[in-house]
Amino acid sequence: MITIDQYNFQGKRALVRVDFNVPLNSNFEITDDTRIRAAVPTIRKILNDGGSVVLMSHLGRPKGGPEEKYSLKHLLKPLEETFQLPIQFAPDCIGSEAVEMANNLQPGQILLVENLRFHKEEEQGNQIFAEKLSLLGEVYVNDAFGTAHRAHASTAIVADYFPHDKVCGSVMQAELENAQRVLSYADRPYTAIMGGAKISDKIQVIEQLLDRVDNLIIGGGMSYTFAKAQGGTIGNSLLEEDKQSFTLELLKKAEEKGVKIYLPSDTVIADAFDNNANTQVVTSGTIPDGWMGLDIGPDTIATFSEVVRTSKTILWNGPMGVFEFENFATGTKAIAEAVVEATKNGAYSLIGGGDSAAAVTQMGHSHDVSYVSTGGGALLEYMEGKQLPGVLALQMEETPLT
Ligand SMILES: Nc1ncnc2c1ncn2[C@@H]1O[C@H](COP(=O)(O)OP(=O)(O)OP(=O)(O)O)[C@@H](O)[C@H]1O
Ligand SMILES: O=C(O)[C@H](O)COP(=O)(O)O
Repeated sequence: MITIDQYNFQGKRALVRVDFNVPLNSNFEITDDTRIRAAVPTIRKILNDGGSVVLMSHLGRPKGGPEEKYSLKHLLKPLEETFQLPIQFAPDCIGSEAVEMANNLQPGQILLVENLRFHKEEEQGNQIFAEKLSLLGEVYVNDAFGTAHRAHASTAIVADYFPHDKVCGSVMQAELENAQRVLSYADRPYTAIMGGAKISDKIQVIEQLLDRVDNLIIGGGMSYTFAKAQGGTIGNSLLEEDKQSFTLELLKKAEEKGVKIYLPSDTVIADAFDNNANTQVVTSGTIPDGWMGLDIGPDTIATFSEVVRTSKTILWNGPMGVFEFENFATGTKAIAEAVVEATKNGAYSLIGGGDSAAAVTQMGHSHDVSYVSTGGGALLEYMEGKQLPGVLALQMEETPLT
């Protein structure tokens, strides 16, 4: 695989696949620019070498045609502020106008093209569409780790048109190196913290983790299905009815493999899904009707924090509660603080997943942990041991897989 430092972009027009799938508010303002900031080193390297840059990305999940709210033009101004440069915008990612604008780029200039997913062919991995995209550049750079688990035209297929000039961007490289750190050579004890809304999204990764970790902490919405399966009452808390038997099997497997599982012992419950709802703290599995669990309780925080603080490798995916509501962010904040403390004491900590990464960033801790991944699904699939199409496409035929 050719890394960004190994390639000289002087006089070259680079077609760069970035993951600018960033959250926007109703005024089309970016609410978390982590993915944009992450892509800066790759873009700067190309410009500093004397190359020009054509940026392509998806935003959201449009239905295969243009949708105003998913237009990449909303990112134009923030990008210009980031690079302190005027940036050109092509209203379609393929076609003669985009190709002409790309051909006219001078060294040091950037062109952003419209949302790739405004063409259904992008997600279909369509060859003809990929070929049209390939006309925009002389060298292909993939820096979109967050989308590397998709075999889409711009993330995988287009690479075929650049057999000798396909380059791994610096975000992609850093993500792979950091993921390897927990996949292949983790110091022990190794603790995985899984939270967030749904077990179903994370079943495979949780199963894989049982072969790797010493401790598995389960919090957030997914923990209530465990509590129910163990015979508890969970009121109106999140439940995945059909995943109850999985949770019991998982507990059995963990025991067989000698992995310690930590589930919440108490929980903060609310009488409505609202920041200002009435609250109580109850023992897990004793939630009355009409109430729902929205955060882990104080005893759980103490236990989880202690496990985290004494770990040497930490992988965290998914918040401990509905952290978007200030009154139910306590558990997530406490765990973030424990991860920071462990990191200060020499542990290696990798935070993955859009919401957990946002939680850590909002708390101002993004520099106090070892690495905050820009990937959600992509990181989880990599952790499951799957080959990511976006990474495979960058392999050169004659070099072994890294
Ligand atoms: N007890 C709970 N009840 C309801 N929702 C919860 C609860 N705990 C956490 N959540 C919600 O889970 C969501 C995050 O889950 P999610 O699985 O998407 O995590 P993530 O870190 O974004 O990972 P990924 O990006 O891989 O999906 C948040 O919106 C949060 O409010
Ligand atoms: O946000 C993400 O996880 C990536 O940008 C991929 O987006 P997708 O799940 O819509 O393919």
